[in-house]
Amino acid sequence: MAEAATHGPEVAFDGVGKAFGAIAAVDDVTLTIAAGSFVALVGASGSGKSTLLKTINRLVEPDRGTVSIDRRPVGEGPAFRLRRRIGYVFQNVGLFPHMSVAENIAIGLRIEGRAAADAEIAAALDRVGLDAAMAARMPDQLSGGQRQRVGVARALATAPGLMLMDEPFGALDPVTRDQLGTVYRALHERLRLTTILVTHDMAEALLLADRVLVMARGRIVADALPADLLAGRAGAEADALVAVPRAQAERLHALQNEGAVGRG
Ligand SMILES: Nc1ncnc2c1ncn2[C@@H]1O[C@H](COP(=O)(O)OP(=O)(O)OP(=O)(O)O)[C@@H](O)[C@H]1O
Repeated sequence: MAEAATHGPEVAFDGVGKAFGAIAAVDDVTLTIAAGSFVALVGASGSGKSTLLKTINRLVEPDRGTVSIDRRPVGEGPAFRLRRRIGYVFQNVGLFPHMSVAENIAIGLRIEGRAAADAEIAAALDRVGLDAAMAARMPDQLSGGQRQRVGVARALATAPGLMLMDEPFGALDPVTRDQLGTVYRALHERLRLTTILVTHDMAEALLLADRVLVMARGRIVADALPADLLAGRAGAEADALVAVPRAQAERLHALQNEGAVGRG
């Protein structure tokens, strides 16, 4: 579980398409995600975000096009070898219920034939803000937020470089969600990862990512910096998604001013 040694790879999509029957879930996506960047993938339900993400670790095999990691097609070689280099965290993270937290975190290393020392487990827990005493607990003895933290620790245990996160904080209360997002962003920096985060939450995307991709009908309809999105410079479809957090922020601000006037 070496720190700092990892450096996230570049990820590139070239003409990637995937249909399920008549539905074009992903429709001719071409783009490059720079090494070490934090990219959010947002869009309405059913727009193709999860399908696109899963073409990277081959949980979905595209019908057309190529996905490459550091310029090597992901289709080269066996999928299990590819997945060793990729951390994957999703909603309700799927910890093995019959294994302790420590065993869950060590599972990736065990598959590689390595044992994890207690100190390594403690360090993995510490990274995600959990006490070393959690190592002995079973998943059903954890809160939802703690389980997601363990899921992140497990995904990072093999020093993967690339992290794919599919609504990782989606089922959590807003405070825990915000905390965990901040904790994760710091880890992304410290471990110099490449992170691709699928989220419904535009505010989360704007606050965490360096670059936001908006999907609609299987296509990328906007590709922008958070500041450009907020300023309404990323087109109508992106603006419709930004309108919600922007209006909320404005209403909260107005409420705060009213309160200040009322008290004054
Ligand atoms: N295994 C599958 N079989 C059939 N259709 C699928 C399958 N996976 C996804 N789809 C369809 O492909 C489209 C894109 O789905 P996808 O899960 O990628 O969207 P999404 O943007 O991630 O949605 P959500 O935000 O609701 O998770 C949807 O119409 C979905 O119903």
